[in-house]
Amino acid sequence: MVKAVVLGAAGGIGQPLSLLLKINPKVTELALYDIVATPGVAADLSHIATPAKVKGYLPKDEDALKKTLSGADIVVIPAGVPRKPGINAGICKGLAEGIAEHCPKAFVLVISNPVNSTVPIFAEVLKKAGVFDPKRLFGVTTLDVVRASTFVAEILDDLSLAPTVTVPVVGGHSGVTILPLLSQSEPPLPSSVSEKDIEELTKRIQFGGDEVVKAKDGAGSATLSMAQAGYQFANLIIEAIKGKKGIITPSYVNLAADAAGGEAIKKELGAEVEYFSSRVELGPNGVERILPLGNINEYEKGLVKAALPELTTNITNGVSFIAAPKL
Ligand SMILES: NC(=O)c1ccc[n+]([C@@H]2O[C@H](COP(=O)([O-])OP(=O)(O)OC[C@H]3O[C@@H](n4cnc5c(N)ncnc54)[C@H](O)[C@@H]3O)[C@@H](O)[C@H]2O)c1
Ligand SMILES: O=C(O)C[C@H](O)C(=O)O
Repeated sequence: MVKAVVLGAAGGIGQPLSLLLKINPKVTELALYDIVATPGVAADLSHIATPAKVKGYLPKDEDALKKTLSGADIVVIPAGVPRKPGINAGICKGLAEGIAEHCPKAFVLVISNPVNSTVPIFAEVLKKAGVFDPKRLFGVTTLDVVRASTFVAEILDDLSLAPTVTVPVVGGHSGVTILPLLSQSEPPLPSSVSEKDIEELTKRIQFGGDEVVKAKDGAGSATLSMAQAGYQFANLIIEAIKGKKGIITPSYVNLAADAAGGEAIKKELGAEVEYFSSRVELGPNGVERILPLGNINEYEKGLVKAALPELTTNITNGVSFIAAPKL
């Protein structure tokens, strides 16, 4: 039995993400919450012949958040507005308060941007309520990982490799804080790929979001690829809850989730950051291990150095939004 919740379920990401969760036979209950349209989305999805019982809630329903969140195993949050950090901070605060009250043990997967700041916002609200478990809070950075796999496969001139190419993408989820460790690509990039090509590829992964925003020409940011990426990560969490071992994937977490692993990363970074996206091993209680960056080359060391000031500011903004609400 798995109860999955989508907060922001009527949006550009929320609808296809809810569809993918409805199709997953392990999901037995799917609760959809948004400020608009969830009854229609839920009615529509409920006709799909899969086990999940689907319900949609709106704030005008009595106890909507309570009904949505009670008993949730996993809560995925694509609520908010693309590229509006201040608005999203307030939205995330309210939703985090609901989670703290109604499902403090759930796995919380934050998609709402800016992830570097919204994850600390969730953590601070959960801390205030005395229910924060760093092993259960995740910033979803999977779209960066998915993009890296696809773009490397394009460079290898064989898109059929895209599902199996792995590139650890670490750091955060915005611009220069996104750190694709292309030296660790599997399969490795061929020696014909020049340093300039690697720099261009790195920039393309870091600013992949801009590519989509520009192509959509005013109609928002990545939604379909994000729904797939968000689902991919949610499904790994569901598999971990169900007891599958050895699942390793990058996610933006509070480094206290694994004290030893977190300290090791800080040592590699030479910085006291509280949050960082690194490869994490998942288990039935969430983060089991935070893995080190491992061997990185001089170019990647430079990327890490360039990322840290922005990442640190983003984290401070999130933390201080709860202390003094402005972002
Ligand atoms: N983590 C990532 O990699 C990634 C990728 C793409 C987009 N995003 C972010 O995801 C968020 C959603 O993007 P989108 O394209 O789906 O936007 P969207 O505007 O299409 O959908 C957002 C939905 O959130 C709903 N919403 C607003 N306030 C709410 C509240 N208080 N409670 C519940 N729902 C609420 C809206 O009604 C809307 O349906 C944005 O912040 C965007 O920047 C993150
Ligand atoms: O770039 C955005 O605004 C959306 C998202 O973070 C993305 O990476 O596509």
